[in-house]
Amino acid sequence: MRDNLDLSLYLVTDQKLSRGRTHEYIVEQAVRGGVTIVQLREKDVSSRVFYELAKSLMGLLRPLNIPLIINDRLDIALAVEADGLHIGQSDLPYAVARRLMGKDKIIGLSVENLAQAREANELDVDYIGLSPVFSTRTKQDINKPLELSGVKEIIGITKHKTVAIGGMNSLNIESVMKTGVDGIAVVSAIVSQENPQEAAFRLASLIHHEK
Ligand SMILES: Cc1ncc(COP(=O)(O)OP(=O)(O)O)c(N)n1
Ligand SMILES: Cc1nc(C(=O)O)sc1CCOP(=O)(O)O
Ligand SMILES: [Mg+2]
Repeated sequence: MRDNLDLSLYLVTDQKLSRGRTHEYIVEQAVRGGVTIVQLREKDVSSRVFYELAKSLMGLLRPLNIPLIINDRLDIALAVEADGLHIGQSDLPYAVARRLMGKDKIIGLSVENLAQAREANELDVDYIGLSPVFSTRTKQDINKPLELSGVKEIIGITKHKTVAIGGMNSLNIESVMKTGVDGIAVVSAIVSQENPQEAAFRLASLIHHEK
């Protein structure tokens, strides 16, 4: 658990959208632009490649004091002593993840509706990911978007920090921040932009304007 967790601008990686650039390049540029936390999410790579990427990003981010969260793969999170793990409703149960990660690590849980948000109130997760807020082409088989109304409902009952994910960009980020979320998680709005540093800077400025 972390008291000082800054979810303001949360970068989620996707090699397929990186236009041939390395993770290290995208992540370093994005952090320079104002990203406050990074999640390594790669669905189509081998365990060895995932591990090497995680190790390399740890080397980059630890000196900068930016937390690295590993998506889905508890084994990789443990292997590289990452700062945390993000799990969804179909991943490892939260209790198992917490037991193995330990009490000091960050654990985030995806929440797709009000009922799941109520259930999450019984858990000592560090944050919930509200997913998806809007439709997105980045991830297949997403649930029905929450839209702003669904986000507001969850904000009204949750005891946790919140990060909004799915279809977020510079045009809608202000309206999402106004719901009271603690931060915005993006893939394409940074990873696939020509200048990831500039893109992150623009998003971070909009977020801080609403905080
Ligand atoms: C910050 C954040 N929120 C939600 C998700 C989605 O997690 P999950 O539902 O487990 O889906 P996958 O990302 O594993 O496809 C996330 N990754 N990050
Ligand atoms: C990783 C992820 N999870 C989602 C969910 O709804 O659970 S949506 C998503 C991808 C978000 O990408 P973009 O910022 O490009 O829309
Ligand atoms: Mg998952």
